[in-house]
Amino acid sequence: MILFENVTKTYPRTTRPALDDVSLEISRGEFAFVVGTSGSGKSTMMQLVMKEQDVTSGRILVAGRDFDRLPERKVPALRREIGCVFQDFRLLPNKTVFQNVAYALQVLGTSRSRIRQTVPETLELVGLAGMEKRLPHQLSGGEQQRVAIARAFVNRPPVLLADEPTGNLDPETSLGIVQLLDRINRTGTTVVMATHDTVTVDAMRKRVIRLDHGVLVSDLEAGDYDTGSIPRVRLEEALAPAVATQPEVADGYDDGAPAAYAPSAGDGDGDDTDDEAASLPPIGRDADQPRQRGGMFRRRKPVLTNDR
Ligand SMILES: Nc1ncnc2c1ncn2[C@@H]1O[C@H](COP(=O)(O)OP(=O)(O)OP(=O)(O)O)[C@@H](O)[C@H]1O
Repeated sequence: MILFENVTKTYPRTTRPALDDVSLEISRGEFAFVVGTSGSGKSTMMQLVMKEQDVTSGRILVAGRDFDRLPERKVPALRREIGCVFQDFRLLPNKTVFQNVAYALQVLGTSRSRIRQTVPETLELVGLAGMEKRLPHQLSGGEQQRVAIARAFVNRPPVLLADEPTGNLDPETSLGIVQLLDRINRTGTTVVMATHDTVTVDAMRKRVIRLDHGVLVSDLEAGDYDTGSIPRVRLEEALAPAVATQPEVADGYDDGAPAAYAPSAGDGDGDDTDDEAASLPPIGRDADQPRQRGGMFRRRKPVLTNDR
């Protein structure tokens, strides 16, 4: 669904790359957090997926589209397949909740009858039934973010990107927002969320992709925010040895057993993940179940998570 191959992004008039040789794969139906300190490249990654920025080198495929071969005129169609949610909600202040969500369909040319049906359904899904006529300033921050999520999801995009969606919310509200994104993920939409939010990441036990100064330093199946106990394995180190010679490394869990990393076998055709669909686990799988495919790291033993 989302594939980065050796992606480097260096902004004009900067010397250091915002993303530095990043390779990863996020399969259809996955939920992945992207974490890292401020300036580590999270937003840059999101903007590259949206094609709001272009790579300096490397290759990106999203929803079956190879960005190297995507003409400018086809970028709007790509963006229709990617819903976006931001920290600052970005609602239209003079439009009601219903109008804000409906607007996303109107610009796509959706019929009025379809809008009348779909918008209430989506507002119900995000927990805002009965609030259709309110203006954004009459809502709490968490409610405003729910409107933004409804707007991003109302046309049922296959991918939903959320860039710091809980950055302006208190911890309890944040958890509700991430649980809503989880619910959306369970409908089959791939969700990628960039965040600093330790508490929600730890609570969700989802895939955690960590960036540090633009470098992908770890990619955990069902991790928590603080990955200090997990060995950092650079991609080239993980990809270099054959499976038979892979090293065993302590995994930081107190179970006496080592973890070993090996590269995903890949399907060898270098295209997007379509051929993988058949092998994907069912949507809504337990987060503690290891992924069978996807990602450039693959754990060879189930990930054990701490009891909380
Ligand atoms: N438009 C731009 N022009 C130049 N440099 C940029 C631009 N956007 C981001 N950068 C730089 O790229 C690096 C990565 O920034 P990015 O916004 O992707 O990080 P981030 O992890 O999302 O940070 P934050 O959590 O603070 O939003 C930073 O050093 C930043 O200064």
